[in-house]
Amino acid sequence: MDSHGSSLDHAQSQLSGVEKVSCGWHKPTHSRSSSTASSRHSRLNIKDWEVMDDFPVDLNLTGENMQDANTPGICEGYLMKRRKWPLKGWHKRYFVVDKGILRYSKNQHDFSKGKMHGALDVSLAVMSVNKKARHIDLDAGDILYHMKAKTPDLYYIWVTKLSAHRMHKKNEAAQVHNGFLQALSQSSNLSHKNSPMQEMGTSYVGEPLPCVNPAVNGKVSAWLQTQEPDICAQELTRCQIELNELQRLVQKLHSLESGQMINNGDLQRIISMQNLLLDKPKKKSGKIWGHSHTLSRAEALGMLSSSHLTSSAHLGTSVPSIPDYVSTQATPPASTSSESKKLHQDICSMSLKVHASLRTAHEALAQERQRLQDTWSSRELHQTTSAQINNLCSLAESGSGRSLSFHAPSVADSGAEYFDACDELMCASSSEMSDESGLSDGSSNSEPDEAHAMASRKYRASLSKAPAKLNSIKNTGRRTTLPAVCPDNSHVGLMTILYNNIGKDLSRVSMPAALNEPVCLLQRLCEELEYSDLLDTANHTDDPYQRMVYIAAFAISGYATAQYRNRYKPFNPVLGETFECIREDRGFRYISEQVSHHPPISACHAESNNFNFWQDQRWKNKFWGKSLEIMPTGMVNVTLKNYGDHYEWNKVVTCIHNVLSQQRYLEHYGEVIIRNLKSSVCTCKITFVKSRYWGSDGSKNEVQGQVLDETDNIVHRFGGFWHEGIFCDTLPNLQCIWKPNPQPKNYMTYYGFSSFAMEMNELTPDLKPLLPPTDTRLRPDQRLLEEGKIEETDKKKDEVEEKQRERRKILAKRGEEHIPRFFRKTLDAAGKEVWLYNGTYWKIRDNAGFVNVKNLELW
Ligand SMILES: CC(C)CCC[C@@H](C)[C@H]1CC[C@H]2[C@@H]3CC=C4C[C@@H](O)CC[C@]4(C)[C@H]3CC[C@]12C
Repeated sequence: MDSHGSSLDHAQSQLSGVEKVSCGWHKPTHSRSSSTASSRHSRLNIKDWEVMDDFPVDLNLTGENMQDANTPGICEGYLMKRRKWPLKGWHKRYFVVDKGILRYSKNQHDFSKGKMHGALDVSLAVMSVNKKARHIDLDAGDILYHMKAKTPDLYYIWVTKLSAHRMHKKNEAAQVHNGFLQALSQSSNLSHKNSPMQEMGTSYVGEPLPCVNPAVNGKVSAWLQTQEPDICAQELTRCQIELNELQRLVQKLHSLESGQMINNGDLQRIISMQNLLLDKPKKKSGKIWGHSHTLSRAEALGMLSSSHLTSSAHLGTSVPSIPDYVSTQATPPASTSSESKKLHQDICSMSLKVHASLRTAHEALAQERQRLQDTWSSRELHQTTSAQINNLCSLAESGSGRSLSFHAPSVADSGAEYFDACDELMCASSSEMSDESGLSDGSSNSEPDEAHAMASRKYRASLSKAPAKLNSIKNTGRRTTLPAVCPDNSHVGLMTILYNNIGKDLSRVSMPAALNEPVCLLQRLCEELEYSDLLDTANHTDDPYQRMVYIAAFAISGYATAQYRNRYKPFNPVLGETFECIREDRGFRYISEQVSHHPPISACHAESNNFNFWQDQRWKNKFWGKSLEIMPTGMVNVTLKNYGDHYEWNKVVTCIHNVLSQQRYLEHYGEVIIRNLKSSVCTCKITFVKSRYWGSDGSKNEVQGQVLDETDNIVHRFGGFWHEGIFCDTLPNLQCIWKPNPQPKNYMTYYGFSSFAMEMNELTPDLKPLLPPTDTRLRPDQRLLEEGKIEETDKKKDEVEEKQRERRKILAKRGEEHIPRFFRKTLDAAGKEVWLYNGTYWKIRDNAGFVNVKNLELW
């Protein structure tokens, strides 16, 4: 992962801190990497940033003395918070950190009413601070907060408090882990001294693992390190947010003094929720409200959305069919202030119990999951079942009333952002840096945009009915699978690599081949042409607006493959490496070349009777501690032969969430603007919608777009999902514009490749003599990986990389610069540096052939 290596250096700096014993904060061994910091804090000095070290975990704390061990107090007050992407600037928000959870509201009043804008578990976040600018950043993977204190004193207080909460919560988590490991060790008589965690020199739990069966121990420790802190704790955070909602509703209930109208359905829901939430009946002495059922119900009432509660009629009369005891218990008495006070107290104490039981449930689930993890031996089972489990989870969540407080993320989310944005505007002047980050900060208080939600449901339903294109099933005469299945790299874990390379510049650390897939970035860019038929269609569509719809669908289709491709990374091409792809069946030929090494730039060009396609891509990376954002800077270009159109568009941000763990997933977000440089008749705007919560919603990967005329009127509207397809409901006949091809059989055992990707690196005997020796297909390490020879790949990869370094040294000695062979650097109309195909590749190939010309020797 050369290109991302420097970013990962940042993670290393936190990790190195695990070994240190400290209770304050100090400069990490390595400061924030320049690639990260320079782009992220463009106007702030990188050197002023510090990554807060992870705190040592003291395992001598037992359950009891844990309580005594200075549970940090609540800290609350106003801080400036950077506004959510895409808005710029800062606004004042009221923050409270309590028991390791940082929550915020618009103001203190909202907070006291339980009206939360967001919450984050500080123990799971990477915390970076800038004393000079009084900035505090918390990155929890999915959620990212940028905060700023008004005064140095406030800054000091917050940093200290947040740190204390982080440490305390981590201690708590470590205790659970430790207890679990101890339980495991007790159940095993086998002794094993060198557990993987010990070998790493540091262990998450701070002391050597107990003696356990080595296989189990290895799996457990790897899992505890890489997975549990992410997902389970995210779940816990969600529970916490739900409890906020509960609290808010409880308060509302409380304020409803004497009368409420609750209908039959509500009561049933209350009862079933009571069953779901409280496994054991709670003992409670009591008068009218002291009955255990009543208390449970009171708690469950809090889970109802406010729309279920009105203050008009009396319950008793509206629910004649409900069993008497329920009815009587639920009928609010004429309230006296002491009674309502009592009710309030009961509700509060019950809320605490709900919290405790959810917490216990979570711990039990975590352990259960561990057992499952151990028994999962088949990779395929693992992969396919994860998706199913996600679905089940979302069903279970909605069944248990979660949906009451969590709206399915959709464009409604942007509504949340505007909600957040329209008050207390403090942007412009106070804006110190632009918020380029597309990361959501997890607010959940927006009302769903029902119209939008309906539209996306409609798109999805229409898409599911649309048949897949036939050409995907057509026999191309090419291979349909790879020679060997992909290696299991779940054990590799970037964490381990980071541990083993503390102190080194990670961009120079060669990553194990098991992390690679047998295609390189030049081939990965070619994969963007999988749905080139959309360009063919565009070239035969007279209406310019409709034409634009097809171009837009093509721009979106290039992202589809990402759905299954987050476990492996493509090879980084060496400087001068090339890749050609001739597809008679699709009517195009493609050539690409690695034209620069620092920064890495891949240029490509494809031509057909219908279109030309070219782009040069380079990326900026931002590493946020848990997630890595890839920001492509080059433009994509397409010209259509029949109409002389020249379309140009930008690419969106791709974010690898949870990059260090097996819970990694990709998300694309941002806006794409497609312009036709030859005509201003229409433009197109596509929004890749950010998802708010991982795995629990149906609107993940959502895309929406509009084709606009010269005066910005919407001519066409389309939407869908970048992994499922695009539907346009403004074309003469409602139409599915594009749908991804079905994945080949057993694709998960073949790197998640599509059929098109499987074909990418195929080397047939008749093709071999026609290729230049620089073609990726001839790259030996990649070939070895494709054949499943992982150890040999590692060795060969080192050799290829070493050879590249030597070539560079020789050039530097001679004072020469590498000159790309098939692309030339030039400036576009906007004065930006671009790489254009120089026409020589196909000339040589079609005439003299590469055997008759001088070629670079790359490996
Ligand atoms: C540690 C490893 C195994 C994590 C996996 C990293 C993978 C998911 C990363 C590494 C390089 C990344 C690619 C780099 C560049 C681009 C071009 C951009 O226009 C679209 C996204 C795309 C195609 C990225 C997709 C995600 C990617 C393939």
